[in-house]
Amino acid sequence: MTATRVLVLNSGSSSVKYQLLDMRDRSRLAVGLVERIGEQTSRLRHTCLASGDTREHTGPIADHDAALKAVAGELGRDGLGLDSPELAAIGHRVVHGGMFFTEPTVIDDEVLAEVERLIPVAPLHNPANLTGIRTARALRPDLPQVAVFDTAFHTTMPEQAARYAIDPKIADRHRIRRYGFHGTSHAYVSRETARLLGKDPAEVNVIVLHLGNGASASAVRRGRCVDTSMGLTPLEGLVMGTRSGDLDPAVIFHLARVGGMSMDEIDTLLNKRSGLFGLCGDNDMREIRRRIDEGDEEAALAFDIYIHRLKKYIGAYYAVLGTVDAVAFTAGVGENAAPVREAAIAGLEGLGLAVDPELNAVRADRARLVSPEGARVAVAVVPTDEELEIATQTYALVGKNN
Ligand SMILES: Nc1ncnc2c1ncn2[C@@H]1O[C@H](COP(=O)(O)OP(=O)(O)O)[C@@H](O)[C@H]1O
Ligand SMILES: CC(=O)OP(=O)(O)O
Ligand SMILES: [Mg+2]
Repeated sequence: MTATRVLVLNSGSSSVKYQLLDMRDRSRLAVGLVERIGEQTSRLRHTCLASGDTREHTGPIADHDAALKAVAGELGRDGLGLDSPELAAIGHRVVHGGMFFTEPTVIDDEVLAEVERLIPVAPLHNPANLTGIRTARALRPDLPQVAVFDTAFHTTMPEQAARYAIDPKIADRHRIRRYGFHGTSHAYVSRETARLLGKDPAEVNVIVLHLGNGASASAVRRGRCVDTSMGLTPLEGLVMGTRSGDLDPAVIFHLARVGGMSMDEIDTLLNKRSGLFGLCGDNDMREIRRRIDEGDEEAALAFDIYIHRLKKYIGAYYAVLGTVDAVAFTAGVGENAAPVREAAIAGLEGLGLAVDPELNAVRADRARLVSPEGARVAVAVVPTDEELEIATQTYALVGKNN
């Protein structure tokens, strides 16, 4: 029997998203999500596509190791367990790959050591990715495990975009540069946007706005990333669910010297207690919109700050690219929040950008245009599929090695 299935694990700081795919037709056999790992109210939601069954469990799941074992158990109940001979590989999202991993990579001890070494620059993400890999390896030591890095797509950025304006000797010694993240999504969405326009990715320039809990923008010229908003870590750039994004670095000195905060306290403040959550106490855009509809001024200001930053990046990447064929909105907020798309594009008619209110209000799971017919620059909603992209890259690599 040929092994044609790939299990994809996308381990986040407090969640694991997973999919089991059959790569013959890229169909999904099972999908699921474990949320709120480490809390008393963890939740596992598992769907088997063949039977259409969805099972949900709530109750404490202590860590990513326990989460993955629970996922393996659910897959087993559907006859899709990790012991299946049809499983060809496990593909893992790894957030920080530093400078060296420019391509999907079969995981060995050396790769693991490098991912571990990068923990200080991805403290919310790489530890979870590592646990996922170690647990999966323990469950199926014979199977190829492949790492697909968030940073890989951004390694094409030119030096003027990737370097900070600091002494290069100091930067190089500490490997400080702009790496960028969400690359798997930016790669997939920029390609899908070209497809939506009926063009080859090598013919179009696209600004991709990946707006989830973490959020980043990228400028993609003819299929290659030339700039992105996240930097050394996933803290730079856009206003996010709980992260501040850009600020004057002197804010940190000020908080330390005048505010008396420790570096760890400042780190937690900027990564976990800032962004939309820090501004108004909510990080879910649905809740923020509900509050705005009820006249809540704090939520309205948080929304305005979020949009102002987003608009600045659209303008900046327009300038970086020179000509733009499309602006693509993706991820949880980008795909679902019509008011965010409308507000971010409002007033940009001079750049050839506009949103048609009726098209923008349509709810659908497919890639679609929301700009008026005949617009100079397309505005699109393009659902991301990091799991499918990871599976495709994993299977291509394992197939090549066989
Ligand atoms: N219908 C919706 N309207 C507005 N925002 C939504 C909607 N559905 C999801 N979101 C937003 O999407 C976010 C999660 O996006 P997602 O891409 O899944 O993030 P992550 O992968 O970082 O967990 C939620 O925090 C929520 O704000
Ligand atoms: C890199 C990053 O921010 O990822 P996420 O959006 O999954 O938190
Ligand atoms: Mg995400």
